Amino acid sequence: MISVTSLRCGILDIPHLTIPQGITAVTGDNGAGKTTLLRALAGMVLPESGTIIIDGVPPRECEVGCVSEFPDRHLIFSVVHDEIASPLRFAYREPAAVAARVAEVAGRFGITHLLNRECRTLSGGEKMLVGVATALAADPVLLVLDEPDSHLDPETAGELFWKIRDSGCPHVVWSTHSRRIRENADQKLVLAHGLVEQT
Ligand SMILES: Nc1ncnc2c1ncn2[C@@H]1O[C@H](COP(=O)(O)OP(=O)(O)OP(=O)(O)O)[C@@H](O)[C@H]1O
Repeated sequence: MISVTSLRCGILDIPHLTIPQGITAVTGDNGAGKTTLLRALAGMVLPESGTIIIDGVPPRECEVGCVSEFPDRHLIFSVVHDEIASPLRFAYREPAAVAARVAEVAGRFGITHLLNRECRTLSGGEKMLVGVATALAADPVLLVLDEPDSHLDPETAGELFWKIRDSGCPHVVWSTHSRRIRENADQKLVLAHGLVEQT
């Protein structure tokens, strides 16, 4: 469970929020605070006050995978294989285990044929799939996705939803403008001017 208490972070003012495990769709108008919430949950920004606890620990003490709205910003390595391997290599996993896990996540997201490509040559949608595979490679407890579907055709976005659901990641917080993804999500959060409504 994700527990948010007395959170003040930029535009966000959330007295109390609990998010059970599953896929949580976050929607709201432009500027409502979706990205700010995702960044706070991921530990990328520290709140001015309040606490966030993810399955018993703060965000910066657990494995979190992030995919930003702009895929070019989160691809660091030249070649796709190295990009997906990076969180595992940073965690000093054995090379054989890294190779096996890269093959597994690439297969899951249908990007095995891209493994030897240079990231800069990929389409926006391909970059997004590589970003999701990279974010999930190290088995995060939380995956935050900032509008990944805005780069994907509806069919690929729909498939991505079920592949992420099957990944076993306990918490997925997904900012989206897609009605279909919102309808399929386990929980829905609607943000309006930094205030949150949960359904
Ligand atoms: N670093 C920052 N400094 C000052 N204001 C910020 C900063 N980051 C975000 N904001 C402001 O906080 C508000 C919420 O921004 P945020 O990016 O979280 O909204 P959003 O719901 O993700 O919007 P969009 O759908 O347009 O991407 C906006 O008014 C934005 O201008």
